[in-house]
Amino acid sequence: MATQSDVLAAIEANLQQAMERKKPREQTVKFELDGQVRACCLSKPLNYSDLLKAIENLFGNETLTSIDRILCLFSRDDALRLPVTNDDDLNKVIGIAETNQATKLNFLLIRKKGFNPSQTKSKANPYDSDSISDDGRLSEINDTGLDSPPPGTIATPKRRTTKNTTIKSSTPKDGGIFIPESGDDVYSSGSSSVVSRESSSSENSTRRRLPGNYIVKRTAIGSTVSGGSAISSSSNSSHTSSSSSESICTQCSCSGHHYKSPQTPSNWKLGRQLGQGAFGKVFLCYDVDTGSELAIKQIPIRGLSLETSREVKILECEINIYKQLNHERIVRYHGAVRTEDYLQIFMEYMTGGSVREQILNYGALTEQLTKKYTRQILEGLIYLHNNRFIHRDIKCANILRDISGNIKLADFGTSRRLIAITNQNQQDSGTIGTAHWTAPEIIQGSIFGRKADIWSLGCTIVEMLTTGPPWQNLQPIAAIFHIATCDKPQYQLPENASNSAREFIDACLTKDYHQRSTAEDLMNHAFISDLYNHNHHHYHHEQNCTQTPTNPTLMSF
Ligand SMILES: Nc1ncnc2c1ncn2[C@@H]1O[C@H](COP(=O)(O)OP(=O)(O)OP(=O)(O)O)[C@@H](O)[C@H]1O
Repeated sequence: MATQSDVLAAIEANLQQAMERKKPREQTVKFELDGQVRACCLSKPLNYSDLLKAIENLFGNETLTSIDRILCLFSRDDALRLPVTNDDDLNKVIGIAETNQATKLNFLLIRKKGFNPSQTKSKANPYDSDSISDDGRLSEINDTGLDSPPPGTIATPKRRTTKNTTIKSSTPKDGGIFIPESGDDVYSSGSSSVVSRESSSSENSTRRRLPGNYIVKRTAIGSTVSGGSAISSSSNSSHTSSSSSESICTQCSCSGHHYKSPQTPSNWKLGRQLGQGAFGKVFLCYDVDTGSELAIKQIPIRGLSLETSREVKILECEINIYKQLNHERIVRYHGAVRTEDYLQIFMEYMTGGSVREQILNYGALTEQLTKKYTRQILEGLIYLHNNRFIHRDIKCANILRDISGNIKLADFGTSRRLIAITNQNQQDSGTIGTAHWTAPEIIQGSIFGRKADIWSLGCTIVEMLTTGPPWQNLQPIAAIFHIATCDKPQYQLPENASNSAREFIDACLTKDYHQRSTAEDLMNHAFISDLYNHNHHHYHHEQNCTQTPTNPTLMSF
């Protein structure tokens, strides 16, 4: 007679078999190349050479010779993308997809620099845009006039190049840093729910409530900016222009007399280079009219595709809106201007450079300084979050210092659109440098909100105390895999790190975003409130005057 454990073992074996039978034998893969999206099903187990063969089958035999990179897109808003170069990379992205129960793998194919898509005749496929919905099912084609789609095509409404997109119809790609007014912490990145309640009542206009009670009316940005404006070209050494930014801004109804925001310089000289990031170079900029010094980020934009040019115009317009964000912990934008060669973003000049550079020059920060910076980052985040914005790129490279050692949040709101803009004509994708700071829910791709900034803050504190974020020894793709699959991120704090620092970091790096603290919660945490209560005088004093360091360290330069 069978014992109870035999019966249990038999049930378990049957279950196992049933599970195996239920597992799909095929993997849906979707590729995007030059705005064309095609998909197919490949047999499992998938390997890298299958992927390459599929690309040739879908786009034509010579396609591979013109491809520079294959990037796997992890989040639905495409903000997170990692290169796949071999079987190992592919296994990792498959692992992440399985963990997140994703039904398909999405790849973006980047052409080699200087490649002109009109040179190749890609395999004809009249169903490039719409045929399989996001859940993998076939869907109707509305605008091709064709009766039924062939297999191997996929719906990507958000990548359509031909339609003018208004802010309302845009996905978070157009406004992912904007939080719905409901105050919900999260929203689906795949829906159009990113617009505020106000905007959802109108097809063509979006009203944003901005700090200082200024209401900005945005009229259908997609069409507004495509209306164009006088684009001035500047030499690299000086520039005099009535410039496009103000005219675009006027068209957006976001400039003029309704609010106070800094003027975009119209008569300025380029100074020395301050640094270089993934998207372009940053220079000092002397405003001839006001005598003030600003920083200017120049992003190369020559030779972009139509869709990417549209992204540039929208970013230019957005920055002219962000000018209104005004807080002592936010690096102020002074506007943006397009020339034939560059998108130029004017910003407040921060004399101290980034905290990343500080760490590279002087090593890990002390816990006391980390506390001060953390508190100041939180002040900036509370301001942004209360105004329904998400920064989405918090890391030491985006924290800039002023002359007295206080910090401000920089690169607010630009990173994801810059990734889209620089995909084509830039060697390195910015997101690769952001992977280690990315929250697990962003990797899962269905949800993101204010709490994603809190996760990145936790990684940034680890970076300040140890010189690198969690999983710092791993390549970006492996780091993404571990963030998505492990319960706790891996890092080693200095032995003398306080318990309150450890608890604070744990509160930020809580995997379940429902359980993760908000910026306001963290402001009351002992790690921070300790600084406020015991060093209150010191904290404010520091902001206003220069102190002689009590423990000077001799540095060799
Ligand atoms: N407003 C500013 N004032 C002074 N220096 C700046 C300013 N903005 C940027 N920099 C300098 O330029 C460097 C490059 O900045 P940039 O924002 O292009 O890249 P990043 O933030 O370092 O990296 P990534 O491109 O990956 O975000 C910074 O490290 C800093 O030294």
